[in-house]
Amino acid sequence: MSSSQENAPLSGLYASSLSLVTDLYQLTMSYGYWKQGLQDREAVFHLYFRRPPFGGGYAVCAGLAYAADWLNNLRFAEADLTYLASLRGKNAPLFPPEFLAYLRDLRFTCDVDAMAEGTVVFANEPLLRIKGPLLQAQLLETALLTLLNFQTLIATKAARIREAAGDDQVFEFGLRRAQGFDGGLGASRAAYLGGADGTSNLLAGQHFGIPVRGTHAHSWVMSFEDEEAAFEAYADAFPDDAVFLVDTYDTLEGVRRAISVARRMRAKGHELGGIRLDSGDLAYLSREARALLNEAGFPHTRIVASNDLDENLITSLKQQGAQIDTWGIGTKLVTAYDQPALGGVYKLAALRRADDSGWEYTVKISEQLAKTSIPGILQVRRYETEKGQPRADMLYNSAEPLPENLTIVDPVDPTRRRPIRSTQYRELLEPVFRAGKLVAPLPTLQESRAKAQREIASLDLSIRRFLNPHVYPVGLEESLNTFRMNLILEKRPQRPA
Ligand SMILES: Nc1ncnc2c1ncn2[C@@H]1O[C@H](COP(=O)(O)OP(=O)(O)OP(=O)(O)O)[C@@H](O)[C@H]1O
Ligand SMILES: O=P(O)(O)OC[C@H]1O[C@H](OP(=O)(O)OP(=O)(O)O)[C@H](O)[C@@H]1O
Ligand SMILES: O=C(O)c1cccnc1
Repeated sequence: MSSSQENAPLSGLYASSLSLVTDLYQLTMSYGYWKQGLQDREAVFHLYFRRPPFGGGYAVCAGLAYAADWLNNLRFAEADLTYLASLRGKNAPLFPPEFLAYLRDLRFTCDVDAMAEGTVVFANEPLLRIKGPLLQAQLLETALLTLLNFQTLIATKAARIREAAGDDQVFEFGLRRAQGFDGGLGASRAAYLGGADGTSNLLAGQHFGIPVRGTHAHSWVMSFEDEEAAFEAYADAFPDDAVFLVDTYDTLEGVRRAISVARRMRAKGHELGGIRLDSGDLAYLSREARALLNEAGFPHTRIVASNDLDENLITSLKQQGAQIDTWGIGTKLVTAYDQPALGGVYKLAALRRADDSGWEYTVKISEQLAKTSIPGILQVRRYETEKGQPRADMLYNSAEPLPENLTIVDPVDPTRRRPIRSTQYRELLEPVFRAGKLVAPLPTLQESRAKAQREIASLDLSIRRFLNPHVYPVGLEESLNTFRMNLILEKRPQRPA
């Protein structure tokens, strides 16, 4: 598909052909559509999740820049086609040469509407809406899910860690524990978007302009005769940027040695930046370390803590009066340890009628209403107070007229309804691609990060809390709900009792 590098939001990180980052069935379905002459039938898909991750009340939308980069550079290269040509079924090649020739010439021509990165998003709301030829729109499913699921998951985890850390510094230290190079790079990006202040990951610094930060490892201390010599040597290399890891042998002894070196640094006109604690009782040790540093005249030397931390431990440590002002978070952030996948899905919601007389809406039925998809060409409207605090979100079919009096209906429990009184709202899905072309440059990562901070700050605390958060009201506009219910009744077999 077409390549327009000058517009690539991630400066062509995905510039080389990555059209095979998909599941085989996307290609077999594509061939099937092509064989039936259905490839150009217009279709609409939505990408959404059914439950916010980590038992939380919201998620932070992320991954659009990656998706846009991938879409912008999408094409089937000769090597991809050669590989596809090599695939065989039981009796014949899976894909005939005529279809591969079609793929060679295929150009991405879909419309994409999406929530901006950093938008706070709730269950059942499309993060992305794809409208375009059925074959293309289907083909995008796997890669879009891969990109948005992971980015949104990690950005949300980072937002929770940021919530727990308050105004403290948060650095992401997870590369070594990440799911491979690409997992590490993507996690650093999403963590920053969600609220981390920096990363130890240099590749993420280079690619995304994320501030890079770091201290030193235990091996540094272990490779010197003694701890004090190690600190001296580190201060010699970085007299104005040193943070000493003090727990290699005995943490409080380590703090005392750091202070001795800090005094000598000060005599030469330099200040010790901080110390890092990486084991033991971080509440107790940080309080003791703070007292030692303060008594010695180093009240501004920061205390960094690391060691399998997450938002719950940070909250607990703060409750225990920990004197930690910088948090280094690795494993639990970059692997989304307590919920390793978001579970976002990509569902067909509308097809252009064969006679071009309008839309035929589609629904995937499930035993549970929560898992039954939502038909239509959806838009998400966020109603807000005058101060910009979100009140309720309405999903509606943008292809049908809206009634004058609006009521939203809970998609999972249709007996729960709310009339809409507010007149102030934002439409969350914004045009990103039209006919396969980016409509405008996407926001920078820094802008998306700032947006996430603003959006989270505007949420009621009851939705932000970790334990049993309040469920933010998201409803289907009443006529959409009625339509969906009728469609379910029409499609579901009515078995006699
Ligand atoms: N005051 C505290 N309250 C709750 N959890 C804490 C506290 N201090 C540290 N932890 C956490 O407890 C977990 C285990 O820490 P622990 O000190 O037992 O192991 P460790 O420091 O990794 O072990 P070692 O001292 O052998 O390196 C870590 O996730 C750490 O962040
Ligand atoms: O605990 P995490 O949240 O995953 O944060 C990253 C961890 O990676 C480092 O440990 P490691 O033992 O790998 O190396 P070190 O010698 O530098 O401590 C660091 O000291 C942290 O403990
Ligand atoms: O710079 C650090 O302190 C650091 C980097 C990676 C992992 N853990 C710690």
